Amino acid sequence: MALRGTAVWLLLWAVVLSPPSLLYGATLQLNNGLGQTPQMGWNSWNFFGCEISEELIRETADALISSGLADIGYKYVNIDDCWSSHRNKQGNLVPDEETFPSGIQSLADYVHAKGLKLGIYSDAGILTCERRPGSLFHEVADADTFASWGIDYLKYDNCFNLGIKPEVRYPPMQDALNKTGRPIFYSLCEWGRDDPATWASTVGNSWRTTDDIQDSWKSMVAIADLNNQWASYAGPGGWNDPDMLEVGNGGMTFNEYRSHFSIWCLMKAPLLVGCDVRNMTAETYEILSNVEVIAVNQDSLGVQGSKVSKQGSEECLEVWAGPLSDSRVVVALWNRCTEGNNITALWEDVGLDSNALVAVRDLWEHRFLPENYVGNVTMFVDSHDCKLYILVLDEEKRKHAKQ
Ligand SMILES: OC[C@H]1O[C@H](OC[C@H]2O[C@H](O[C@]3(CO)O[C@H](CO)[C@@H](O)[C@@H]3O)[C@H](O)[C@@H](O)[C@@H]2O)[C@H](O)[C@@H](O)[C@H]1O
Repeated sequence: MALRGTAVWLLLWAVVLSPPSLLYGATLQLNNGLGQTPQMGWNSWNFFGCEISEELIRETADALISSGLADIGYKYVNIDDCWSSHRNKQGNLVPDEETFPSGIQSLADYVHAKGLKLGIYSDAGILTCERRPGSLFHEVADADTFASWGIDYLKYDNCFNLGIKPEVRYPPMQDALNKTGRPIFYSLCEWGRDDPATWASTVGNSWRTTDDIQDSWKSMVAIADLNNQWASYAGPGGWNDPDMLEVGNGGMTFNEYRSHFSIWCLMKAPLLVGCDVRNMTAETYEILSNVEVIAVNQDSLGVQGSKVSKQGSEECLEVWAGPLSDSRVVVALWNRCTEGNNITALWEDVGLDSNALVAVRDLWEHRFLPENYVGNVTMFVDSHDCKLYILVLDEEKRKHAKQ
């Protein structure tokens, strides 16, 4: 009897002293093999919020195919918050019967038949931000449900989290997803609260570094700067996530959206379209479908580019740069000032030898500049616009490149 009492006390102490992730049995190892390049697709939240339905998801999948966006890499069709209503008697999540009457598995079948992938949303708290059931303490049941439906991607949010640290709440879902045996991209959305870049690469395939983006120049610029500080932590398998694209939602000009897309691609951010792809303007399509800019984002080297210099009296003329495969360098000349101006990229700032002779490919004009450059390149950039170039060192490579 005394022995049994001691054993009970020892067990209780072990429970009290163990980190909760160990109690959950998390392996702290990401082994899904996904995210070798940043994820590309569409997400319902930025434009539709809670106004979602199975028709919308099907029509969006159709539009991704018919527009050609799917062919150039936008494969994930991601349902955000508001798809679920409650847990059933067995404790499993139930899709909203009014908006998703056919269930999620039928949507997965639908998008898979088109060669696309289906993403879903839950929350590492007791409720989602829109007060649907959360997955905290239900990780295994919910991961099993998602896998049984054929889900390919989970965005995992941060509301109603009981004050438990993200480092404790996010690994159990990773472990549960791993155990399903289905490769499910794991997108952490803890809004950068606990500097996830420093710990999340062993947990998920991407991690939000900031609060939500808004469809405005001010928000987009602020978020780019916040995400920039974590550049060295990104790489194949795990990416900083400065939130989804606002391109096409109406709150910014063409130049501003072009800047947004250029910098997100240079920063190796997830490219999750956040507009209504069934009704895109030609301008929106032109930005989202620029395959040369997308190739920067999807480059096999997987290095996040960063801000390398600030110029002008207000320091709002910026150069961002990063290395690409085959010794190439991507350079953005980003004018954040209210007037057009010249911006100069110095070779020494972008990681090139100052004597290097360089061919310059303009990724928005789709042409090489007529001359080669040594030491620097200076270009006039309109207010709030962004030039995006690839610098090619080797003349031979240029001969083989697209003209
Ligand atoms: O419900 C789906 C969304 O859930 C997250 O966003 C939650 C809310 O985020 C914003 O609110 C605040 C303050 O601006 O930002 C923090 C998170 O970024 C949160 O603490 C604050 O409440 C938005 O203003 C609000 O509209 C969102 O509901 C998630 O980040 C989103 O991507 C959606 O998935």
